[in-house]
Amino acid sequence: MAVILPTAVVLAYYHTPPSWMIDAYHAALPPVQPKPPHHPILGHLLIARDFVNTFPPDAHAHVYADYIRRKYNLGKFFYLDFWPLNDQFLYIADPDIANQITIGSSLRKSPMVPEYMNVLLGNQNMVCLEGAAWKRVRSMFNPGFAGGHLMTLVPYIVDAAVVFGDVLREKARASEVFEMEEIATWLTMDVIGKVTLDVDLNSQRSEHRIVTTFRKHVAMMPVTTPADPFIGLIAKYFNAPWLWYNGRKLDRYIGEALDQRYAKRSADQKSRTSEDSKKKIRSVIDLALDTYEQEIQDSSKNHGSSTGEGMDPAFRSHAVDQIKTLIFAGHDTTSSTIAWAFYLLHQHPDVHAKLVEELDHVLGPKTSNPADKIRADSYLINRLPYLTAVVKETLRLFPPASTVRYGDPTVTITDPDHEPSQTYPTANFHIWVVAHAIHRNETYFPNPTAFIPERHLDDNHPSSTPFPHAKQHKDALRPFEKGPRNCIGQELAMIEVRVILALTVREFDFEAVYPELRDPREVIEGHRCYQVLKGSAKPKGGLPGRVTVR
Ligand code: HEM
Repeated sequence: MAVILPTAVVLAYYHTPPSWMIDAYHAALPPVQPKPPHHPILGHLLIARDFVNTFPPDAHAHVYADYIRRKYNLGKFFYLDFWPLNDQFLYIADPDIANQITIGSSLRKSPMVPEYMNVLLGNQNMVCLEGAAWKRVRSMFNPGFAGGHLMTLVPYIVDAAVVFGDVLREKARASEVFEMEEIATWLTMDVIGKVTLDVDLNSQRSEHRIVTTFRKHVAMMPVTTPADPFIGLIAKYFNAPWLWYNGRKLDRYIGEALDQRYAKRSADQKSRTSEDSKKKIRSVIDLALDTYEQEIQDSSKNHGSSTGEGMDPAFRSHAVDQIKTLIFAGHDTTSSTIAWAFYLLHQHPDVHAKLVEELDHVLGPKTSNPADKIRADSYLINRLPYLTAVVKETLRLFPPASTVRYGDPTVTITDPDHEPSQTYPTANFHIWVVAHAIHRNETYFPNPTAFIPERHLDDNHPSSTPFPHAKQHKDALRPFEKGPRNCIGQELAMIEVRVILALTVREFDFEAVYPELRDPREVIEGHRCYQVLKGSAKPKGGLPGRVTVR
């Protein structure tokens, strides 16, 4: 590749390619519009060069979409062609068009998604399954993420948040620079371990083998961006044997935790009265196991076979992949959101002050044990609209994830605002519904790069939106995506982030501390903590900084 690319560049600049070559190229690539200026041979590779000059090499590729859209005045969606280094893409920057892909048709995931996720989470992970196999697993896990059930788990989140407060207090006392993202990761690991498996990982205070092995696995995953395609390729082949070995270890540890949970459940079921079972807080895996056991009972009734003892090995390996998926999806994204919220609150003391005022009003003074109040009444967390707006605005500016689908010859997109109506193809394109770009679409979010939580408040809130004339769209904010493949854990994430912030932001102030700036590209939209791809979109350098007690 290192030879092919420069040769192609030289040929393209200094020679007119033979017409048969141009014809063959155009036959392979449909002449789609809208798109930025396209070179007859190099397609959009010259634009990739522009990314390299503009952004740091480790920037998450979703930052390119908004940049291209603005630079070439492209509107709601556009095509990009990275042949021969990568495939062709359709980028979406508008909620109406996005809905056609994820709600109207709910196209299958792009092959790029399983290529990455299957190595990380196993071949049966919920994110990548399709059709009936996905439906079965989603309905098995849905009860664990239902709103009413999640409210019963709030005391677990409060426990983890209290330990997080202790950790922050120690960091403040030591006045040391630490990575906010890292300590938020241990926190969200503790929450997800308890919520999904009913296991005390206690990773904020000590090492746990599941957590250490998991983090190692994420760190070894190869990462490729258009600005830096080769590093990822090298890592892919070099790390493969270590990933395989680490993956087997991880499966063993999670499998053992699952077996313990299954054995404990069976013992409890024998000794428990129905009154006990009503009182017990149940983890997500407990509810999934209920569905599994019901399926086994139904099938044994139908086929007259015995239910047997222990878990069916096929189900067990399937369940291990789902637990890995929930641990991964459930901690990585949430920890970044907590870290960015602290960062943004420090940058905006006026917002911080309003938030403190709301918390004082609803939870009482910070010295009045708000943790116990939330434990006693989980629904208090729903009475904090300004806090909810702060979290939404954090997710708007720094969305940790988005979806990439694959086009289909039977599916086209249309722009509802365009007269006469015109259709655009999706076949053979990876379709990236870029939450980051949709969240910067000024039609719905005027002054899009500014942190303004008020834009998410409804009209009867005292500090209602400063943009009353902006177009409203219920799906313009989509950090969790929309449609049947939306995030199963979105309510958990929103509850978790709000509980943690409610219990800490009144006591602590976090200021980012980055080393001296050497490369001007390393500031995106004014932020040193720009997003890099590490499993999901994470703050650069783990968001280093110092915490002080307010
Ligand atoms: C701030 C936190 C979170 C964000 C921004 C987020 C975002 C997303 C997004 C954008 C998707 C769609 C991915 C795709 O189509 O490829 C997704 C899917 C998913 N998320 Fe989340 N997520 C968060 C927290 C969680 C939590 C707490 C859990 C579980 C404990 C979770 C579990 C999942 C699962 C299992 C899927 C796949 C669902 C399916 O395909 O049916 N997420 N998430």
